[in-house]
Amino acid sequence: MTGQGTPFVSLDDFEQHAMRNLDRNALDYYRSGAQDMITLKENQRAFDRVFIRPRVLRDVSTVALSTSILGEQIASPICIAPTAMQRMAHPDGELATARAAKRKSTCMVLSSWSTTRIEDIGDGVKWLQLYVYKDREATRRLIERAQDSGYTAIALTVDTPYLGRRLADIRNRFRLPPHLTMANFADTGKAQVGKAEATSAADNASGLAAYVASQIDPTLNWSHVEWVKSVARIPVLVKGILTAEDAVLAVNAGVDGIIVSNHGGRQLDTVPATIDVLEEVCRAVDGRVEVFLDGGVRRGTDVFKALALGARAVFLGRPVLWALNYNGEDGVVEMLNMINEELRLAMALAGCVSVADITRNHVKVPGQPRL
Ligand SMILES: Cc1cc2nc3c(=O)[nH]c(=O)nc-3n(C[C@H](O)[C@H](O)[C@H](O)COP(=O)(O)O)c2cc1C
Ligand SMILES: CC(C)CC(=O)C(=O)O
Repeated sequence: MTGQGTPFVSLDDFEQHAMRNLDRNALDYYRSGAQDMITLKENQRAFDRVFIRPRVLRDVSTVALSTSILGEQIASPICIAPTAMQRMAHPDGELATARAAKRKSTCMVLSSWSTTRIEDIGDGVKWLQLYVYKDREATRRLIERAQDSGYTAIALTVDTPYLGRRLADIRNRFRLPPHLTMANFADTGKAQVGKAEATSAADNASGLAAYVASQIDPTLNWSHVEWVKSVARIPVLVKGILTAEDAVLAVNAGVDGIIVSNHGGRQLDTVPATIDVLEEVCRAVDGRVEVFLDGGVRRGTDVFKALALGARAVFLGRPVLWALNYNGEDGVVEMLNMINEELRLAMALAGCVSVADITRNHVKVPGQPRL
């Protein structure tokens, strides 16, 4: 746990290490948000505007982080979000992430656009993130492969009918390095990023945007949610909900869970921070399905705030990539240990001995004059 002899003391240290270590094509792809990156910055800043209301004198000698998601037990409410192409960060890529998730008894969501095949991920609590391809049969096969390989839920991403404009990727003409492929499509001609030509006004010079425009179905609508539900024998969540209106439609469509997400600020810039819309979504859902959050979670206190505002668990995106780049599987374990211990301390100092103890009254949000 040293960076040039200095101990890592926060998740930011993993990022600083990656900034020095990763090549520009990968680093810019991983860290960028869309356009002016206002949402990207806001995701973290918004956590700083939420304050914790601690309770004292509660005997916090033992604090338990364990919880369940969609009925499955996990050791902590800190899970791993889907991020594409992890082998650019470390040769072991998604395999290392999955092994780390298993060691920590938490959930990993595998991206459809992983550089490791669905079938090659070992056991553990694992969900598959799904993009709906124009090729409906290719999409159906992904769902079936996940079910056959022990994945216990499908997280359908609903905020990416087109790729957001990520300026650095356009400047760099982002390409997946030639020794890597979108492993789940190795036999379909859909495995290389950077070869497709731009095909519509939404395209740009990033190889990824061209890939999305050529493969992903931009007609994506609520009937696709119903279609995915009709194919899947495992729970289906929607990832990318930011409003009460869409949360109600999602519940009415029969989803099993909602992930409040703005895709880490990478899709539509200037949408609000996820922590700022979480409560609105939870109120609309009113306990009918579990609600999760990702975006800007970097501290145990951030996790605490998200749980207080209604999230069942949170997901980490970029911190996993930085930790993977730092030291593969062990790096991801080290990063997860760090944020889990931060959460444990935050809970103790706020007077909570279990995640069920964390309530709405433990936080004060901007514009909330009194309780
Ligand atoms: C490099 C990168 C790749 C991503 N790839 C996917 C993906 O394939 N599918 C998806 O639904 N979300 C993807 N996301 C979004 C994440 O799942 C998640 O919403 C976001 O990273 C959370 O924000 P954070 O990075 O601030 O933790 C990606 C994010 C990053 C940074
Ligand atoms: C291949 C990409 C569309 C994956 C993604 O979701 C992202 O880069 O944000």
